[in-house]
Amino acid sequence: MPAKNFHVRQAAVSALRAWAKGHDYAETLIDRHAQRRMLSAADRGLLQAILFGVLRHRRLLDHWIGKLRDGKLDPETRDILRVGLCQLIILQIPEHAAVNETVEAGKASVRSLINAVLRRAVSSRKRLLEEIEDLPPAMVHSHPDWLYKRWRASFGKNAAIELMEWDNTPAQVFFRLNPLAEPLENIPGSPVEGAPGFYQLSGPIPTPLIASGQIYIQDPATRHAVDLLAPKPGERILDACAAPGGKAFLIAAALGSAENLVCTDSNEKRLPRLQQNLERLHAGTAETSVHDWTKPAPESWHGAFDGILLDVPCSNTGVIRRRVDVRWRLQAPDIEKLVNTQRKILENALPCLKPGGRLVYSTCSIEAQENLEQVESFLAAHPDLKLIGTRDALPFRDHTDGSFAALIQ
Ligand SMILES: C[S@@+](CC[C@H](N)C(=O)[O-])C[C@H]1O[C@@H](n2cnc3c(N)ncnc32)[C@H](O)[C@@H]1O
Repeated sequence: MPAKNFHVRQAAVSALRAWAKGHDYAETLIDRHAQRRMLSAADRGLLQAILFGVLRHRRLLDHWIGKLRDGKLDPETRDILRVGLCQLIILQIPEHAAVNETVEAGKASVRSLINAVLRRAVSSRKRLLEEIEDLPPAMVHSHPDWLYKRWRASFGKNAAIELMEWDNTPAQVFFRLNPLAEPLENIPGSPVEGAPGFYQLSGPIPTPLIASGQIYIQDPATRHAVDLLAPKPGERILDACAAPGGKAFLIAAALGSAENLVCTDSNEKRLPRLQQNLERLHAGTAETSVHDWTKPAPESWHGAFDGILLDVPCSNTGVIRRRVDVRWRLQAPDIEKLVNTQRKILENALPCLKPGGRLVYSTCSIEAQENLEQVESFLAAHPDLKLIGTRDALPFRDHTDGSFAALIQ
């Protein structure tokens, strides 16, 4: 008889095979494969733990596979072994479940090989863990060498290692009470110090409270950009890279509604979800428009806004613990390309400010090139602009997601 939970392992292997094609985010694949196999909530949780675990520790898992088996492996067998080793060594799932159910996820022709490697892993587990001390930090914490070297140069060795450890720690869930909804009697979490309105969730995700818009899931680091912009009722605000609308909602809450908010995004498909999010959160509807800000703004927007938020596309290096794909998808030259795109967005948005208006530039990156250096270079080209202030969050210092925001007037 097949082991009870082998379909979760099969789902993990199929999701990993699909991930390797490079088109989908890990979260999307979890949803799709959990639905396809009609997994229960508990099994979906296990699928997520395995998939995130494999993606977070991929480099170390491959090192262990190399220690436990000589010779080439086809990509599917390698993924099955990654799934097995992740359960045995990283997630510490009991051996009988981890081995038997993973073996059954493989085709008949590779089951004996998988069984042999996983049994060897069980007997060598202690030694494999002890040997970690002698491995280079980027391998121990499964990050690409270029990223580790970049962070070591920017923040020093200890901080770079702490950063990689942080990226491998499953993220806590935070939420914000919706100031536009009825106050809640029983708040399902504990307040976050220094971030009014934000709570750390205790217990399971309160789906009904999310569906009714009384709370919404958001990391405290996201508040910095909108705090700096400080939108006031009656002002007309542009959120230029707005989808899916997390910050658009914070702006609408500060304005009292989304009535005077214009939300644009270059990705047409993402705007309907933004509108749904605003409505669910009792903010009404914003004016939305598809616009690529690497191109000049329409004349009708020139001089039209009291405040502009540019929450630009970035490398996402501040949110790698949530976006497990990023470290493997991002390549060193991408940062330079992003910096160029961000600069074009800044230049094209600037004429849309009213005289004396405020512009906030923000990222969820921790790379100086995309943050302060970008802003300084922009200001150098526009001596009439003034940097009023910046806020940044670094995971190893602030214990939140990494982010950066600058207020320019
Ligand atoms: C960091 S996300 C924005 C997150 C959003 N502000 C929030 O809080 O939910 C960046 C957004 O910029 C959009 N984007 C990327 N390039 C763009 C461009 N050239 N012009 C306008 N939007 C762009 C992406 O589609 C994405 O939705």
